[in-house]
Amino acid sequence: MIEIDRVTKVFGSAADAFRALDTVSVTIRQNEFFTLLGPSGCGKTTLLRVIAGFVDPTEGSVTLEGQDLLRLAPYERPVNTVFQSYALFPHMTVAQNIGFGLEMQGKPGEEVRRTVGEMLDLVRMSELADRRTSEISGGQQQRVALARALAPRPRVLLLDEPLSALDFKLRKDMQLELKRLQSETGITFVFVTHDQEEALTMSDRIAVMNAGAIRQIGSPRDIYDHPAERFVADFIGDTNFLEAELLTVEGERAEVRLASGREIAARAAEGGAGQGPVTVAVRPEHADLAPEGEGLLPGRLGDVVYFGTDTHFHVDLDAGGRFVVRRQNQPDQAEARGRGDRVSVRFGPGVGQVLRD
Ligand SMILES: Nc1ncnc2c1ncn2[C@@H]1O[C@H](COP(=O)(O)OP(=O)(O)OP(=O)(O)O)[C@@H](O)[C@H]1O
Repeated sequence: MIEIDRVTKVFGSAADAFRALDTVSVTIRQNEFFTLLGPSGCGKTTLLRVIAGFVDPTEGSVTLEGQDLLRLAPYERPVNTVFQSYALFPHMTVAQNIGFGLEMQGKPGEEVRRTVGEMLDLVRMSELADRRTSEISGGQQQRVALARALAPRPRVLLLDEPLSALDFKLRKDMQLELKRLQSETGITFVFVTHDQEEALTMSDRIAVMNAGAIRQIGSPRDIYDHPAERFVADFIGDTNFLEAELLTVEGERAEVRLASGREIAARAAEGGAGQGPVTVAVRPEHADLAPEGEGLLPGRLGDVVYFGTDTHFHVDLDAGGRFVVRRQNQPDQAEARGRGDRVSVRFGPGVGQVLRD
């Protein structure tokens, strides 16, 4: 639906030029909840602003269903933005805020009233329609901002960290709410966040960005289970990195030799190299502890940290480095192992992901 093709944005002039986006290409599908995820300063907001029309790219093209978006002024684009700072009018009521854009467009009064009513229902704010927005909570303001952006029925809704001002509990509720709104309206959502958990729980697909470039695009499960490179594996979730020797690659299947000397099947990175030293990533919850002599990586147990839902076992590997195993807790389960015990780390064939770098 949205085709972003080799978009580059350079801010400043020759002497202090800064490349905020570097040949970024991505296709966003219709009705998709698409998330741009990355650390602060990686270019997420700039890319969103290119789609909205607030930033002109230095090079590249952006089309929406084949139409050249770059030739259209921001207000001519079938796109609306929800900002982090809701930007509501405090002296107006909830209903007036939601209807404001429609009135500016010159829509007839009856149509404005009907749409505002539908939007109030959609965001579950009908009871507060006549309150001023200065007299409602942060979460409620967020709903009004969403309703106002959805009211003109844009083809695409751009959301720039819209939940970051909310407290933890409210943010969790609004994550589900946003997901519901997206599937009920069928509008394509492009969502910007630096919060990996938010991205994993809400998105159909995620583009992970770093330093002005997209490093990997995939479903949350793809990105989490099969990170292609160290940056992605490190940025999303917790990961153990193991030095290994790549022996063979056949399609997605790789054979690697671990530092302990054991040879195991791992998953190859797309476009990965042939042979030689590589890094293998293993998620802490994808590994387990085995008695000494049985697993893949022998070592000695260090810290054992209880987190309520799970326990983290820190293993100092004989081959060097530390490996964290995470195990989900069961009620009243006593932990037999303790610091200093000899153990071994084990994980199944194909669990280790060979990284591209
Ligand atoms: N108008 C501008 N002039 C110069 N540099 C800019 C401008 N806008 C953004 N930048 C720079 O471009 C880089 C990317 O900024 P952007 O706002 O896209 O990052 P971001 O990934 O959204 O980060 P955050 O999560 O902190 O908002 C940053 O280093 C920023 O300082």
